[in-house]
Amino acid sequence: MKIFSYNSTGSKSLVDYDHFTFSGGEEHVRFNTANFSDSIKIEIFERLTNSSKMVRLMIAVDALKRLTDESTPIELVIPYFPYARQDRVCVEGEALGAAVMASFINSLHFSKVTIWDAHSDVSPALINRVTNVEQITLLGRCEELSQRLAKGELTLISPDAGASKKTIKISEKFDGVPEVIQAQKVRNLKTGEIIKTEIIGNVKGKNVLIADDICDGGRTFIELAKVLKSNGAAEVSLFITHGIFSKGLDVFEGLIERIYTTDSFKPANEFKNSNAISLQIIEM
Ligand SMILES: O=P(O)(O)OC[C@H]1O[C@@H](O)[C@H](O)[C@@H]1O
Repeated sequence: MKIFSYNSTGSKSLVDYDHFTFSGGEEHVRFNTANFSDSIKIEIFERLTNSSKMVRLMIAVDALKRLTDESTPIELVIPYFPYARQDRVCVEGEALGAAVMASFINSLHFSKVTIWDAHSDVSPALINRVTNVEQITLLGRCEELSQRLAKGELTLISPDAGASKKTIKISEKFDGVPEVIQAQKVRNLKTGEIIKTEIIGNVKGKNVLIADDICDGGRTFIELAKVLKSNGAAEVSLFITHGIFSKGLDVFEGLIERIYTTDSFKPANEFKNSNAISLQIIEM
């Protein structure tokens, strides 16, 4: 978690603070009062990727509110919004994780919350005072990808219905130059297993770019890349905002040649490289 303090001249400084986890598992955070004497705004940046970080955030916000004037705005930047994929109750007996997480964030009363490339419209609708930085904006920060798309070197593949609107937006940003081909995946709602993947269009001899919000274990993209390759696609690239890659990159060997992602889920030095795949991390 990084904390920034803004002063009246508009300058921003990184605030140093003490934190540790007690041996019993409880979180501790302590700020130095002097760091906030001229603070007019506070910004918290966190990759909110596990439960301890959520508790640490709560504790930090409470400490900050006790230290600063009530009117001092506290803004939160959480590029990866956790539980966003649990945006509907698929099977009776499950929780609506996205709503649980949104009410946790709302309970901390931030003056602004920034997230990146929300999984669906559900999280932005549930979080108060939220700004969702769109995938197309993040893509614009990768010059190589932008140039390849502008030159029409890549055909865009939308991996499922959920990604369709966003993929069309990418094509429109480049004046409709990149062709868009829709893919469909069918999941077993109980197990999450992908039963079928198909593409609607011709990819023979084309260099394709699959664009999506999250790559977790990668099953979606492995199955899709198999179908693309067997339909004659030349080079397969993947552009993912939130690169979790919980099963590493080697699982894509022979199927995906290039991966582009941001550092929203983990910092660049925590990615494990694969010799067979070119990985480009768009650092924000
Ligand atoms: O197939 P893995 O990588 O596990 O999961 C990622 C996919 O699952 C969806 O929620 C994401 O939008 C993406 O399409």
